[in-house]
Amino acid sequence: MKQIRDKTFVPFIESESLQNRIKELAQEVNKDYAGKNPLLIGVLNGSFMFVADLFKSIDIECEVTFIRVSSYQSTESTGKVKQVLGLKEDIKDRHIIIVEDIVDTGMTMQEILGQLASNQPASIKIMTMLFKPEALKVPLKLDYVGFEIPNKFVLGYGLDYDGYGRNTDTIYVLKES
Ligand SMILES: O=P(O)(O)OC[C@H]1O[C@H](OP(=O)(O)OP(=O)(O)O)[C@H](O)[C@@H]1O
Ligand SMILES: Nc1nc2[nH]cnc2c(=O)[nH]1
Repeated sequence: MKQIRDKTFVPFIESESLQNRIKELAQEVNKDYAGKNPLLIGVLNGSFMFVADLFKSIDIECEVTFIRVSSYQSTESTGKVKQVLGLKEDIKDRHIIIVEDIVDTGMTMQEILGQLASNQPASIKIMTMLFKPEALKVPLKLDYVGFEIPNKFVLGYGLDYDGYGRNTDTIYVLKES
């Protein structure tokens, strides 16, 4: 069990399963992108551990970079607006793989996809370590999924609760009371 602030979490996906699945995903990238010099774009903060482990098992020519997504309240009635920050690379005509730790409602990924697509890359695919199919609110095609999980709050291996709990090699799930 793991206590983070006021919440208790229990182990959900052990490190060995995670690492085995990450190696499989890397093999798929090695096969699908040989000779294509893909650019992996990790979405901070949550994806940093996943990207690091994935990248070590990719053995074709490729590059990696990171973006952030800022969330701020729109002055209009549209609610939250998300903006992609920090992309320095020219992605025109590049093969892009966006790498996330989790796709939940899909709103973050939809926004990233739209903003990156407007820069005319050769292709864009999405990889996520975790996917909650029951939580998805927007149409999204996910190309590489580590694990499909139920609609429950998870933590660890990069994923936080209130900024804490990212620093584990196991993924935990909120304990049901
Ligand atoms: O599919 P969605 O419902 O949009 O949720 C997914 C997003 O939520 C998490 O980020 P978060 O905003 O917690 O930021 P962090 O990565 O810095 O922890 C995660 O890393 C995704 O970016
Ligand atoms: N830590 C964490 N962040 C998320 N962001 C979207 N869904 C989740 C989740 O289940 N856990």
